[in-house]
Amino acid sequence: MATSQESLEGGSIVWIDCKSIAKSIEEDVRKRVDLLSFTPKLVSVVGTDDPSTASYLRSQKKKAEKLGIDFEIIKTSPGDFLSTLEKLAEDKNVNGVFVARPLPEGLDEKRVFSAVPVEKDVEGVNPENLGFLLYGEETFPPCTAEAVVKVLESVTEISGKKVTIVGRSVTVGKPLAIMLLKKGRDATVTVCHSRTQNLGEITRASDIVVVAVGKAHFLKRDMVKEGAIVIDVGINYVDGKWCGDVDSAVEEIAQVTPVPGGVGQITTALLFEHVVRAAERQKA
Ligand SMILES: Nc1nc2c(c(=O)[nH]1)N[C@@H](CN(C=O)c1ccc(C(=O)N[C@@H](CCC(=O)O)C(=O)O)cc1)CN2
Repeated sequence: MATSQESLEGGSIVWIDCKSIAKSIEEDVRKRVDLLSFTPKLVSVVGTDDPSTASYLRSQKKKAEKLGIDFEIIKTSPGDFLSTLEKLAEDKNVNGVFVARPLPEGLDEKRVFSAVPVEKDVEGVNPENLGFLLYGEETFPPCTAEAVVKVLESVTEISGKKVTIVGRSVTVGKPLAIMLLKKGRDATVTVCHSRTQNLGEITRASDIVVVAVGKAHFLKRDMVKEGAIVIDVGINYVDGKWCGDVDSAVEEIAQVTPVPGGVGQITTALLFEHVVRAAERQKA
């Protein structure tokens, strides 16, 4: 599923059409919400004034209204963070809990994300949900990693492909590697990071490159082979606008996911698919 337009040099830029993927997920969510006898509820807990977090929460609010899902933001102090999560865990009217990053100073991610009950962990960051991935159990996979898998499944046969993931975060790089290794997907995966030697050599030898480093325009044209598929997971706020981790020149030789309008909107659509899935499982 790709769209294309003329590049400056007369070649054709092939962007991967993420909008249709996000749209179809949202249509499915809307239908499933309407089948429930109650309105599902997502609560997002935030502990900082980080601007990109605020932007993401605004996107969540808009999407929740569009999908008919109740949405609440709870701003809490570091001292009350865990007790807030404990209350939400017990609240039968809350189906999904999202914990915004970055966490306030001094809070341990493992401790905080473990306080989100597995059955309400709609972002898939509870260590138990992450551990299930090792067994091929993807009840609540991390949304961004799942979004990348959906994009790849829409544009190519993953089996046997050489995939390089640049970035080894707990919520994207590492779980995505496990998900692509799963039987039935069968990719050959390399995970690179800030200490990797000869990164360009590795990425140039790859059929698929996934970039999730949080550095604007990080992946350059000379780091990608002609005809590769490049998934840009980055979402960086630079000079008042969003841009990705992939330099625009890469579009001249590879199929690329755009930013904005790429993986990010599929990620959010999947967050809400997890909310309605959590609600369906909790009502049963
Ligand atoms: N627990 C989490 N906390 C935060 C996340 C996250 O994914 N999980 N994201 C960061 C900020 N961020 C990415 O680093 C981010 C900022 C803004 C958006 C956003 O507006 N997304 C739009 C779509 C954008 C696009 O089309 O690409 C949307 O969702 O509609 C997403 C992520 C903050 N904390």
